[in-house]
Amino acid sequence: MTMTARPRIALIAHDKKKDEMIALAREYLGFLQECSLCATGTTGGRLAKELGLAVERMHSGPVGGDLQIGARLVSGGIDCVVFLRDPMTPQPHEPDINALVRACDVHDIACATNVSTARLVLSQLMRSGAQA
Ligand SMILES: O=C(CO)COP(=O)(O)O
Repeated sequence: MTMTARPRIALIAHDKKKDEMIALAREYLGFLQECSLCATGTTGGRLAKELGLAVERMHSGPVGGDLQIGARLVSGGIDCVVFLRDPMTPQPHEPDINALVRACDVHDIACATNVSTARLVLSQLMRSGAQA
């Protein structure tokens, strides 16, 4: 994982995963306050409203938010993605979701798609920052 002084993290959650995203962000609040955050529209709105996080909001996922984050990632502007996908509910923008996850693999960007992995990735980023 490439580390930057201020990690640039994208946060995305499908509707049934948004409560988990809020709980995860609350767990890492102190760290996330020091990061540069972007998010899809509704996810970002909740993170800002419920936790007071400064987060750049892209469009909502179904209207292109995943693609905006993917484009930024391809340009080198994102260090890590936390994408809590809902594996049980079909999404109208499945191709966009797959494109974002594929872009992470193409560009070797850490992409946590469940809470357990997200904890490992965020903890590692925190430790790296503390050592820098
Ligand atoms: O659909 C999403 C990701 O694919 C998430 O979008 P919202 O955060 O706008 O709900």
